[in-house]
Amino acid sequence: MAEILHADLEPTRAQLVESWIAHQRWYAAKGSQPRLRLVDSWRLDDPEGRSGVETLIVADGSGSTPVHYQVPVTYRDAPLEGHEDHLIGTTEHSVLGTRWVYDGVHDPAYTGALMLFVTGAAEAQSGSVSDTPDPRVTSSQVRPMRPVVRSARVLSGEQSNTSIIYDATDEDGSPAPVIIKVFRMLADGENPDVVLQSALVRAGSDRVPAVLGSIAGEWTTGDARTAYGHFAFAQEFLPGVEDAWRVALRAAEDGEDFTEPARELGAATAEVHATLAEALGTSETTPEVARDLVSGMRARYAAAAAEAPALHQHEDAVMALLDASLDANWPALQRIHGDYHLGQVLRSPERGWILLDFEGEPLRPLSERTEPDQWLRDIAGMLRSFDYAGGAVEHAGSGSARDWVTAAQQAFLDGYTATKGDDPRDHGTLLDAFELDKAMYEVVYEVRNRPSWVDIPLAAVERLAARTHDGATGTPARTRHTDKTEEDPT
Ligand SMILES: Nc1ncnc2c1ncn2[C@@H]1O[C@H](COP(=O)(O)OP(=O)(O)O)[C@@H](O)[C@H]1O
Ligand SMILES: O=P(O)(O)O[C@H]1O[C@H](CO)[C@@H](O[C@H]2O[C@H](CO)[C@@H](O)[C@H](O)[C@H]2O)[C@H](O)[C@H]1O
Repeated sequence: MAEILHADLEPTRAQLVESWIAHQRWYAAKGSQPRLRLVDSWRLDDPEGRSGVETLIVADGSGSTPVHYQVPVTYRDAPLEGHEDHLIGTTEHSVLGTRWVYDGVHDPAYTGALMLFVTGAAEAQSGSVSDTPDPRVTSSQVRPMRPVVRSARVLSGEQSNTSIIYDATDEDGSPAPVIIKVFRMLADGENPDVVLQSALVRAGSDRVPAVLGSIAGEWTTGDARTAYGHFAFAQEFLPGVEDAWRVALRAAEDGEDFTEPARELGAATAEVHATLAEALGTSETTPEVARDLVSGMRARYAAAAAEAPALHQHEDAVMALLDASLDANWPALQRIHGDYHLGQVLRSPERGWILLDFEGEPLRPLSERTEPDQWLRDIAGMLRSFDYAGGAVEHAGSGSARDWVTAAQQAFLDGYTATKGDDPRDHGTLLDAFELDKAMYEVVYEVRNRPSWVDIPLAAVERLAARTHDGATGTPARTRHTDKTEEDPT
């Protein structure tokens, strides 16, 4: 239990984090000057009893609406050796003197405390009252487990959140590595990554890693309201596996046939869609819902064209495709992955393709990401990802990868069809509309995060637009179309 001394800090916690947050990969408002307010906090007990461990919730007012971030920090009375890169800063505590404040995800005091909390062996403590639990923040367990942690490290790479990998053993001493994803941007509502993967595991699916548990809770938003959402998610970690992006990219670079793995990926995708439909239900896509989905696509086009004016030249084709999609035969709605691409899938030598990160597109509001959606969106996402692998190879100047891309895409669709019994190519107009929509999202994502890659989705828009102009929606190999518009060309 922690004693909390009511004292002054100079600089304050918000000031310290404000000067650090802009350089973090997960800070969304890149390029703008952060304006942080500390709106809430809760604590954990350091298992060693030496450091302060606090999760700060800060509201960033640099944009038009405040964005909330979770920032776990540790307070130490001396520098932590070897952790110079993870020091947020130092502050003068009016009672205790100088405090060294670290990015908690890199500090064993926080990572140890987090594991105890998520597995149900500890509880959250109040951020403002000594020795008092904070009942607003709780953990829940799917697979009861008490891992013994040997060490922890942060996963490096381009990520929207921060994942901590634990080298751990189970009660019998067998290796049982764990990954805890700490959600950075907080939103009011349940996180689809937790909800969907937990539902899949409870339904007996092994297409996702086993789930240990999650942490969720309420926080005050700073404007006299409260919000409720997930803070962290713990799963089995599959060590030594590569993600499908790396596997596919290598194959594309070497011009190696990728049709068999792509077919298996299609089958795994169909299996997950079927389990999600069974576990969480389906509903009819009414004409109103279809209109809303297409309006969303129009809005995405407008937003993308505002950031990449080159898109304006395709406006007629984009609008023609979206108009045609309104008359199509829309499949039922269900929960889907939502941001499906090769980087979200792992290749396990024992289990085959394993799907990850069901959070949906990070640039989309949570209220949209928790709604049932069209499974064709996931299919379109993966088709775009094969195109990205080809685009990355072409970027590197290794010649055209178009044949590789088409072969992988068709094999993926074949694998999906064989398992699902519903061929995405039978929804050619809709599939093109969802591909175009994904490419619009990618244009915005690339402009903001990797401007030198923006030509990959721009080229895809051009191809889809040319196809629409030619009146040939659906790739040449997408031969069977039962979309209403295509059955009746008059
Ligand atoms: N359970 C796991 N086992 C092995 N690797 C994982 C696991 N979960 C995530 N990873 C690795 O971490 C990366 C990022 O995970 P992801 O869930 O996509 O995080 P983010 O939401 O931050 O993008 C994945 O691409 C994968 O390489
Ligand atoms: O994995 P995240 O949830 O952070 O997804 C975001 O970043 C992805 C890039 O890391 C981005 O994916 C785009 O680039 C991929 C290659 O790096 C490619 O395979 C995807 O098809 C393409 O969309 C994703 O869109 C974004 O939401």
